[in-house]
Amino acid sequence: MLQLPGFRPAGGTPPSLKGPRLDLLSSPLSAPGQHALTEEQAAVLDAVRSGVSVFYTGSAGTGKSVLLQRIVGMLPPDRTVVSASTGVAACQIGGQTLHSFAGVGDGSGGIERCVSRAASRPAVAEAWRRCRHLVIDEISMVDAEFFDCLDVVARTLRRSREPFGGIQLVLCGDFLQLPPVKPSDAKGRRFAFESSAWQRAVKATLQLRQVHRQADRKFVDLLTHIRYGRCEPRHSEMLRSTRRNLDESSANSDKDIVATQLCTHKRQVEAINQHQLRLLPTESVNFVAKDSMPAGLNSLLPSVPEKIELKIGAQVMLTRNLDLARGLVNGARGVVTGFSSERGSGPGWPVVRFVGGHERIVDQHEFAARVAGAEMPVIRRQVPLQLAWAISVHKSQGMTLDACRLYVSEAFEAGQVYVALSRCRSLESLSVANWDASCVRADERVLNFYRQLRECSG
Ligand SMILES: Nc1ncnc2c1ncn2[C@@H]1O[C@H](COP(=O)(O)OP(=O)(O)OP(=O)(O)O)[C@@H](O)[C@H]1O
Repeated sequence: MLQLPGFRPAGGTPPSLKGPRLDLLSSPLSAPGQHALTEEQAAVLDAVRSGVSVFYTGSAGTGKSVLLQRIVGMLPPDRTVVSASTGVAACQIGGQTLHSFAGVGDGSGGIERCVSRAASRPAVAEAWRRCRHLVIDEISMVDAEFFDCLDVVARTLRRSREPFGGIQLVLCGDFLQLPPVKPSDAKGRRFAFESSAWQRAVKATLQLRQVHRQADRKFVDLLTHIRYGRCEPRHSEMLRSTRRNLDESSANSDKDIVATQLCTHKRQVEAINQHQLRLLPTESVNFVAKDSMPAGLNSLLPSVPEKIELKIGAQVMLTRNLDLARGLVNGARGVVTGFSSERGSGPGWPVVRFVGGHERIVDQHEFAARVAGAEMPVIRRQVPLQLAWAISVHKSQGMTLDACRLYVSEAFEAGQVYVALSRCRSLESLSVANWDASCVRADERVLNFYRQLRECSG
């Protein structure tokens, strides 16, 4: 593991990690149903405990999200804001989007406008003042301008000159995966690590090296090359040879559960899912969310639909962890086999048979979003399922999939092909259509950032 307390791209003095230790909740390295943390994961936990602002990174499947959940469980809930750059990621960690916490709208109009927007909303200002630990997942999708803006908002509202007004940051992500969505022009885009706030605030940078998602060394080697934007002829050969992988049967023994298609564009995803749903001869059953407030949850919980239409035979995917021991985790795929009769007079909750054969009723689940300054989170109750004939590469970031077909020849972002390829555990469980090595891209500045990380670690 690379441990770089006080890493500074331009050189600098590593500050000590021996700050005042925090009075944190207990943090067992493993509890029933949880993975035991590896040494390198435990070292990140220690860095967070020391009280300094931490950025930890690592390639796909190194357990960043698993670790983040452990970190969140360790921090005091009343003083901790758990956030992520996207709605999907926020939902996965039971947090809120960074934009919603910050209360600065879309961050447009310059820093002064952002500060006055946040300051004029008492609940937002109070949330900034109460916060001691700010967790940000998928940091690669936060742009530098917004990160600098948050720093000024924090310092102003907290009346402190310290970076982020003295808030401890816990930043998690992989800059070689998806970049910030805005600005859409890749040249005008700056990453969070390029901001001046990052240079001042982040005191410890740690890198996880042990990949848990894939065991096959050849596949891990291929993924490592693609992550750095390189695709050698032998890699193209390996990927082309997957073309017919899932033709004969599905990757699992259950013929009713077909491989998920990963597409680069949302319009392709919607078209495929709706087309496949319409083809099923069975009757539609709609699940309408129950919300704790009359309106506004669609924007607070964008990844939890207000209405989900299902049919017997529909391919679905879990959007929440239900049972780690049985592998029923976010991203687990299955097929709707019926609707239970346990729901009173209605058609009942969906019954889903998952890959591996386990069948269970999937009833509604609480999805919570925190609203800046509000005591209680807002709640949406909905079945934790989405249609899964196809999903977008952007939505798949963070998931582990057991089988997928990739349609990435129209990839338009650096890191997009890497995210798609790294969702599966093995080369045998994926099939790549029309492989074109020119769609593999990594951003030069990100490559440089990681090069410097490596050099700093000796
Ligand atoms: N300490 C561990 N021991 C065993 N398995 C682990 C451990 N940590 C993580 N895993 C497993 O590795 C897989 C990937 O974990 P996780 O999704 O947290 O990785 P990640 O780094 O967040 O990946 P991504 O960057 O793709 O989001 C999961 O199946 C998870 O259960």
